[in-house]
Amino acid sequence: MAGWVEGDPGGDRRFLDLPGPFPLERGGSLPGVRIAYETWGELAPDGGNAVLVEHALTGDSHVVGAAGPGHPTAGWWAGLVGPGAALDTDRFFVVCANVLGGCQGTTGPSSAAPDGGRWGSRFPEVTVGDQVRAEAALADALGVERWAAVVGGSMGGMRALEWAVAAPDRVDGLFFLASAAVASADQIGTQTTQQAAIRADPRWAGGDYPLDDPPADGLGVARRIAHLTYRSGLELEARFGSLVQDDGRYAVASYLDHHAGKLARRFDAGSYVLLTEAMNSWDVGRDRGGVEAALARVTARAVVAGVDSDRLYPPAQQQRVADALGVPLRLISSPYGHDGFLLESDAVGALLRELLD
Ligand SMILES: N[C@@H](CCO)C(=O)O
Repeated sequence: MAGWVEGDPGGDRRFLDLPGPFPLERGGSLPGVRIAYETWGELAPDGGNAVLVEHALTGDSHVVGAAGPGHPTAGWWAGLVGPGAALDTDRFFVVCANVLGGCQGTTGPSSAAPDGGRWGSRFPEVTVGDQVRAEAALADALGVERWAAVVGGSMGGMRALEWAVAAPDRVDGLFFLASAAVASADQIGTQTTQQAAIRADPRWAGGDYPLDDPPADGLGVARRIAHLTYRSGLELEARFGSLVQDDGRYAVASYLDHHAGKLARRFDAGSYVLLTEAMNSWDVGRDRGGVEAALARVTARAVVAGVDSDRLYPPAQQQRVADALGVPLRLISSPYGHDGFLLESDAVGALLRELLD
């Protein structure tokens, strides 16, 4: 299986270099952090029209636009950002940054360490709180004092919620989609199993593999496991049933093989382990007196939404957040399971417009 390569450093991305040390919640620090980000639209003179979009686990700063240099995939929320779109770039200044620990331009395990070698296993553990503090430095650099909205689904929803709790004076609107306030046993179980698959690949080499010979097989198994949690059993049954293809593979296995290969070509295994660990340790209530006490700090207008067929982030998890924030849970009806947050763009767009209009 071909190995992962980071996109060309060019493309539409820009970079912010934060001088170190950048202290980390779990101890230690990074000697400096590079943040890759993209923007669309113009910041208003009063700075009141900025919207931060938070990507999910294997996403990146490329919310909209074609694949190309610096972007291994086309925009993951195409149709939701642009002139006249829900995130109307004639009105809003839209920002999206690759997450701390990621592999599309922001500092992560595949980046060069100060000694010139790759960080690899030496990269320290990061939390969702650390990731949001890096984004706060980006907001400062962009001149954004307050976000009109912070918007995110899945892992992106965690960062959106952390923003609204950690910096309520900087977040006027919160869009929390298909996510949770604290990791569940089910999520930690599937994510640690995915990590085990990567670590079981002999190429993992304790996290210090050469980038041109990565543990692509282990990452592929991790993606197969993950992808099953991203889709609904009913959808898979309707699409594939027990069909065996001409090549002898079950159609569903062939579909998972395809997604495994695609991810292994576009994503770094070290980032995958690090980011799933940040999701495992996610608890908005840690050191804040619990989830409900933490959510009581939120002052933003909020839209809280979920997907009715999501078996990974079931609606009860969003209901807990909605109840704590005193807003109704908005359920998107979709056969696609968790991936409904990426695929149901009409329904997501309508809810975004509700928040922003
Ligand atoms: N398909 C999404 C699901 C995770 O929320 C991703 O790969 O990031």
